[in-house]
This record gives sequence, structure tokens and C-alpha cells, in this order.
Amino acid sequence: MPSLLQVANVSKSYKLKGYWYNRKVFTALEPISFELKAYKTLAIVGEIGSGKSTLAKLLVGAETPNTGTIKLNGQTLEPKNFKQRCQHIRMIFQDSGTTLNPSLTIHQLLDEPLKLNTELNEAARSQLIRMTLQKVGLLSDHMNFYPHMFSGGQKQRISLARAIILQPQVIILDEALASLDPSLRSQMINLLLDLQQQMGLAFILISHNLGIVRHFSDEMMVLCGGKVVEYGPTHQIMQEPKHRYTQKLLMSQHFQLCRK
Ligand SMILES: Nc1ncnc2c1ncn2[C@@H]1O[C@H](COP(=O)(O)OP(=O)(O)OP(=O)(O)O)[C@@H](O)[C@H]1O
Repeated sequence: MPSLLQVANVSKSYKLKGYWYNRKVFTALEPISFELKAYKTLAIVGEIGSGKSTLAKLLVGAETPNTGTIKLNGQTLEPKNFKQRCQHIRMIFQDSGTTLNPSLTIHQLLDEPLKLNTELNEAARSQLIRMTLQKVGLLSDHMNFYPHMFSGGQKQRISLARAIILQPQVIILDEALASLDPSLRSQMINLLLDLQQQMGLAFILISHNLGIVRHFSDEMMVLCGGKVVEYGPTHQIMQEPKHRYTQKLLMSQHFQLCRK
């Protein structure tokens, strides 16, 4: 199967404030390359400030890389072409549920991306909204409800519905499971894995929780200070971490991993 997403030598530096004259820059991400196929999950792990969110922002086009290219199905994603990206690469955050506009019904919230990105008429959009709500384990009647009428776990499902409604190919989960309690988290993981099989989705999972990474991902990439220190099949890295930093990360969560 050919790669869906190809990231080649992508890097990001920020010009530091107060250093305009001598142009002091901070490299948040050194050149990074990887490929991801449909139906697969790549986990990105690393401590706070290691560059995980910077990579996510580059992939969704929220930041422009200093070097490198990002290709989807062999086609280069242009930095400012948001329409091209927002259909194919979607992102879900830790507190996506809290970003749902409280004054809109679920129908209105899910209708927005459809109105902006498709030519579907009202009846077809409503039908797609119903089907998408069912896909994420909610009822079609929920489309008349407002966000405050849902629990945290249900709100995360609504965010997922909004992410998949345009039939994307890649979904970035940026600590998307972190605020859920263990039982809701397991339900959400099972739902995500089902959707991956149904829709051929590729996931990029950004997580501090190595138990989730081990359960969920096929490959993992370990970032430290903006550099890739280890990249390969998850089970292999978990069993035999080669880099000291990865060994330390695994040791720090050894207790939790043993209990799972
Ligand atoms: N706009 C910016 N200007 C300057 N530095 C930035 C900017 N955005 C991020 N950084 C720096 O880049 C580094 C990487 O940040 P990033 O948010 O990618 O880390 P992270 O691994 O996602 O951390 P966390 O786990 O806290 O989300 C950090 O040192 C951060 O301070």
C-alpha cells in the first residue's frame, strides 16, 4: 500500500522576541521525515516542549515550515491552502468539547464545515449529519441539542463527528483522550479504532500516556528537544528502546504500563 502522508525534512524555527536585530532564532523542530499509510497510527511522544504540537500545527497548516514538504497522496500541501487541508487533515484537541460554540445546535455545528466545503443541498447535509452522529455512537435526535446538554465524553464524540464529517484521510489526536476517565477513554479508543477500519483513516496520536500509545499505535516517534531520537514499530521500541531518552520515558511510566 503506498504512503498516504509523506513528510520530508520539515522543520520549524521561531524568531525570538526582543532579538530582532541579531535575528536570534529558536528551533522548535529539527528537519523531520516520516511516512504514514492509511489504516495506520503513528504516535508522537516526548516531554513537554519537545516539539509535538509544533509538528501537529505544521501538518494542519496552522504554521508554515521553514524547510521541507508535506505530501498527501503524492500531492504537495501548500502552506496557505486551508481548503485543501481542512478536508483531508483534521485535528482533535484535549478539550475540543469546550470549543464547541454554545449558542449553536449540534446540527448547526456539524453543518458549518459541510456548507463551507461541499455542494450538498440541505436535505443531503442533514442526512450526512444524522449518519455521522450514529457513527460516533450518538443519536440522530441529538442534532437538535446544544453542547451544554452533553457530558465531557459525549462532547468529545461531537468533536470527532465534526472531524470525520468531511471524510478526511488523516486525523491528528493531540492529547484528545487525556481528559477522559479510564472507562470513557477505552470506549473512545475502541470507537476510533472502529472508525479507522471503516474509513481507512490514518491517525497521528500525540500522547504523554505510553499505555495508550502501546495499545493504539503501529509506529512511534520519540521527540526530544525538537529532534527525533527514535522512530520505528511501537512494539519494538517499547520492548527494546535504544535511546537513553526513550528508556527514561518508558521507565518514568513503568508503573502505569505494568498495571495496564
Ligand atoms: N510561537 C512560538 N514562538 C516561540 N517559541 C515557540 C512557539 N511555539 C512553540 N515554541 C517553543 O517550541 C518548543 C516546542 O513546543 P511544542 O508546543 O511543540 O512542544 P510540545 O512537545 O507540544 O509540548 P506540550 O507537551 O507542552 O504540548 C517549546 O520550547 C516552545 O516554547
